[in-house]
Amino acid sequence: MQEIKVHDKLFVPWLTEQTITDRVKDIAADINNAYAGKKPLFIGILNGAFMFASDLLKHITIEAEISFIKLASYKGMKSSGQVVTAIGLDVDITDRHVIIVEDIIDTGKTLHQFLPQLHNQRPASLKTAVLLHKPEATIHPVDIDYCCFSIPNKFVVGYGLDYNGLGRNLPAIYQLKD
Ligand SMILES: O=P(O)(O)OC[C@H]1O[C@H](OP(=O)(O)OP(=O)(O)O)[C@H](O)[C@@H]1O
Ligand SMILES: Nc1nc2[nH]cnc2c(=O)[nH]1
Repeated sequence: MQEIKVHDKLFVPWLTEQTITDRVKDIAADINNAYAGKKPLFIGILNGAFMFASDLLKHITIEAEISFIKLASYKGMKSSGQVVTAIGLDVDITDRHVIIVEDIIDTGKTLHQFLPQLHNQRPASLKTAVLLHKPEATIHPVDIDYCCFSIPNKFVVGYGLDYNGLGRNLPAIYQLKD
């Protein structure tokens, strides 16, 4: 893999497509075991989680449903501090086993704000499946139940994650070059 340019910034390869695929399959197997007979409802957080949610669900072999919501707070490489619900939830989660599917937990602000709203709707259980976690950056605590990769506190693109709208279609993950 070679370094790439997105807008004005250079990014270096960080996680290959194969590495991601292998780990996503492992997480799917863990979920299949834990949720057998429970018909979980996956909720993907758009935009960033579209690719992770799609690949994860291909390896879910138990009965399951998926829906999406759209939350956004980032502008370029910085959190705006404001988490906006651009598209809300269209399913009743009361008494459902819910698994949130998120691409990245950075400061933790997005899920820290959003999870209590879901708890209020009294799901039977509420867990999180997260592709990337930046432990050094997380200042708002979030319980992560299924985590694919812990990564350093550097901006990343690819596999659903963008830099100012570009890079989401890359099948691998790249890290901002020093
Ligand atoms: O832990 P945090 O610091 O809150 O950051 C994580 C959030 O940032 C990204 O969303 P973004 O606002 O960039 O929207 P997007 O998913 O449409 O790219 C990502 O998809 C997470 O939802
Ligand atoms: N693309 C991208 N979006 C993010 N949102 C929060 N952290 C990140 C990151 O490192 N990269």
